Amino acid sequence: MPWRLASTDEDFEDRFATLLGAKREQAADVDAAVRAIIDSVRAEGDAALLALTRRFDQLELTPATMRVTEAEIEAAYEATSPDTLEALNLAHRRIAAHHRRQLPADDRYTDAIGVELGSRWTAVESVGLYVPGGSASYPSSVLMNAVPAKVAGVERIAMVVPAMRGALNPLVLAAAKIAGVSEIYRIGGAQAVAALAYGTQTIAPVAKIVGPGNAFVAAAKRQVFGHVGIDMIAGPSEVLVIADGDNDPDWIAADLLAQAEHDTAAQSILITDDLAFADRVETAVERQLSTLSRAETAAASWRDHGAIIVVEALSDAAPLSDRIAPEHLELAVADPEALFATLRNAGAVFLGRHTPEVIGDYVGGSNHVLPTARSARFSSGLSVLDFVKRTSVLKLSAGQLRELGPAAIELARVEGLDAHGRSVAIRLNL
Ligand SMILES: NC(=O)c1ccc[n+]([C@@H]2O[C@H](COP(=O)([O-])OP(=O)(O)OC[C@H]3O[C@@H](n4cnc5c(N)ncnc54)[C@H](O)[C@@H]3O)[C@@H](O)[C@H]2O)c1
Ligand SMILES: N[C@H](CO)Cc1c[nH]c[nH+]1
Ligand SMILES: [Zn+2]
Repeated sequence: MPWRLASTDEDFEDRFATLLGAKREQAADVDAAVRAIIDSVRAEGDAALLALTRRFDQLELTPATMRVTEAEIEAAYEATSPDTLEALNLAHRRIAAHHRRQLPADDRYTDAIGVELGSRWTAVESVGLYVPGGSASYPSSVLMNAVPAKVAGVERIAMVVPAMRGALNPLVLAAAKIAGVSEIYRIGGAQAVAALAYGTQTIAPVAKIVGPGNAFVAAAKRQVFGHVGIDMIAGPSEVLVIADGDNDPDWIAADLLAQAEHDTAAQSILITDDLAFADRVETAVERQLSTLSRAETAAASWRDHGAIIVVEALSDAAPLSDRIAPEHLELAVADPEALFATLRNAGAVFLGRHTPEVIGDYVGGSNHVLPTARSARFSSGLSVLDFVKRTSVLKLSAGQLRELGPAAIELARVEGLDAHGRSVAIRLNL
């Protein structure tokens, strides 16, 4: 049974706060386990990476077999059916078109006293793409990670993807070929993140690691942050659907299950102003569950983390949604734009009854690597901006230095930084 809450309940605030604070990962202490994994990869490089891959992925590798060969990539691409290739290519085109619009422009201008100022954008030199592969495989995530990196002009793109018991979905490799990624390692989890961050004898370190993954991957990214850059925390999937009673309960149930089937730690929430509709959706979820190939995963997610919240009016849903800050937010209501205007925190919003979140997973064009675990309060989905950085530029003439210098000297004096003051004064013969 999912959580059932009604905003009119006396204990609503307490139960809503408990729902928000509930930990969704299973392992008792993911952070401690991940710390040990990262430490061992840092200390022992390839040897640790291979041992951890044997332990967690049941895969025996050597330094020579860790990297996927060109021939394997080629063979995977050749074996892909024309229909699948067409779908991947359509997704690729739409994702590329959308992400090209995100390229920021350099800026250079001269201010009122003639000082030249500006910003110049350059691509991050090397990035690591994490493509999940534990319990499902994600060719679509290859495109979502790689396309913005390519659009930004990243020179070296290294991709990691776990191959559980040696199985690597050929479509992941086909998608990599379409996206132009050829440095691929069949490793995953926290050990892959550590290898990308610190390097091993076989894998050169990268400057930034991006991509979604399970709780271990998310914790590893948090822990290596600072040594390398990361995009954001894109952990177990989430959806919040705000729906009025005029929806088909089966449609909404399907949307809730589309996230639940990702992971037992995924979370699907419905907020509605119609109690009878809420009951119909709950029944529809139970009915559809048994038809899914990943029924066990979806059922566990729905039972442990799913929630149905009944509010008095749809406008009451907005502040609750902002507190949840969901990865995905569907607005299946008569006037989605009006409701959207009142909302602040969500990784991605899907407007109207005909925009299921799943379109955004695959072919909408926007990115499906999105902030989870309430981090949409302060971060955004993956974009071209994650693969570039900005350098500010200043250029002064002697006259402008004379004009601005004395104030800089004064500020250096009050900060007690003599060398700072001298660096300016010496040029002004002071
Ligand atoms: N937020 C997003 O943008 C987004 C996009 C796609 C997928 N996802 C999420 O990505 C996740 C994919 O998870 P997954 O598990 O299928 O693949 P994964 O690749 O993230 O994780 C698999 C790895 O986890 C490690 N692992 C598993 N159990 C472990 C343990 N007990 N101790 C240490 N390491 C362990 C293994 O090393 C394995 O290689 C799901 O939660 C899904 O919801 C999120
Ligand atoms: N819904 C996932 C993001 O949370 C992305 C995905 C990939 N494939 C299917 N779905
Ligand atoms: Zn999905």
